[in-house]
Amino acid sequence: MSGGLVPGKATPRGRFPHVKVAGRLVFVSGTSSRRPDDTIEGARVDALGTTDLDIRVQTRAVIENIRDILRSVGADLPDLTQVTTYLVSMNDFGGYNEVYAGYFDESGPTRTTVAVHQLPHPHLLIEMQAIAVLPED
Ligand SMILES: N/C(=C\C=C\C(=O)O)C(=O)O
Repeated sequence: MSGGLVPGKATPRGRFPHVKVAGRLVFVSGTSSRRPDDTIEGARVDALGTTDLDIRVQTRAVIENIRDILRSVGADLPDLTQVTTYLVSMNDFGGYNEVYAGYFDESGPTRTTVAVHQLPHPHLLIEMQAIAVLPED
């Protein structure tokens, strides 16, 4: 088995790896739009503390983070077979779906999307976990 922590990605907020490879299967831990410096792409807070959270920006950043994690083990987005998405609100489903469709279509991974009560930071709107199969050499 291989995988582990991927240099240059946000440090997990717990004792788990970004990615685990088991045989040809690649398991990606739940991933957000958090940057390596722990700021969140798609989350802005102004001087008065007003927050502006953007599901489109967050969705794109999550998928790009997953792409980087997959590439660290020799896979890429087209190798995904299954994606599970956690949204904090189904009101964000439309914006999430729009960005998602820029990356994947019906030939892409199977997908399940659910709404959850909370994610590990109040500015996170979305987290995705994924499974891929390593391409043939
Ligand atoms: N995958 C988990 C959290 C991810 C948070 C993040 O990427 O910001 C977990 O706690 O299981």
